[in-house]
Amino acid sequence: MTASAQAGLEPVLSRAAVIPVVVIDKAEDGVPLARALLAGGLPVIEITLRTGAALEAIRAIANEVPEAVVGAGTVLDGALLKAAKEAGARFAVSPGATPRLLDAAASEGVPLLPGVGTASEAMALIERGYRFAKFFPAEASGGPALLASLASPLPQLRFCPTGGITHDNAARYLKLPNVICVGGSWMVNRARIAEGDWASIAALAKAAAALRVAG
Ligand SMILES: O=C[C@H](O)COP(=O)(O)O
Ligand SMILES: CC(=O)C(=O)O
Repeated sequence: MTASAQAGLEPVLSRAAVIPVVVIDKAEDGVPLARALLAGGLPVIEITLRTGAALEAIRAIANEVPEAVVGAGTVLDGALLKAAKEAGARFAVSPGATPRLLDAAASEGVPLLPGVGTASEAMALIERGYRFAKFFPAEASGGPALLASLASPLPQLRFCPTGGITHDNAARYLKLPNVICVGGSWMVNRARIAEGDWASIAALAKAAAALRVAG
């Protein structure tokens, strides 16, 4: 049982309809980006550990934008989980769920949202006491139809579908009983971040934040 691996995660996933999934090239963009997302109504932000700037951006957001809830994505192993926690990440996300990562998450003390794409993978998480999973890559793995099919046999697990979600298809996921939020990069386009186009990012965030209400 690894309930501690997800302690405190439910309020984070419930905060907003959408978690922006960010690839960041310059650490100094982290704080203005977080402020733009917050202004648009998206307080929960996943900074993927795919770039050299990511950990520093997480540290800066954690220190300078305390109203935001910053987490680390692309956490592939225990070392990255530890580094994310030390940088101030309040949650961690992974595209998959290896036994070694899950073992590390049981003791690291930062809640983990691991990825699954099939019923067997979901069952493996349930065996370890998990209640929340990322459904990744959502569109390529079967989309809302697959998730809807899992809701009846596996009601214990709720999902944050990510991968191929857009402003136009997000509502089809958000209306499912086993979806707690969705993740996506459509409001945090890499080029817009590089340009510092915070106004556009805030406007896209605002539209995304309204998705749950709009259904
Ligand atoms: O790698 C994918 C991220 O999790 C977000 O996916 P996306 O860019 O399709 O929204
Ligand atoms: C894709 C994904 O789940 C991640 O980068 O964390």
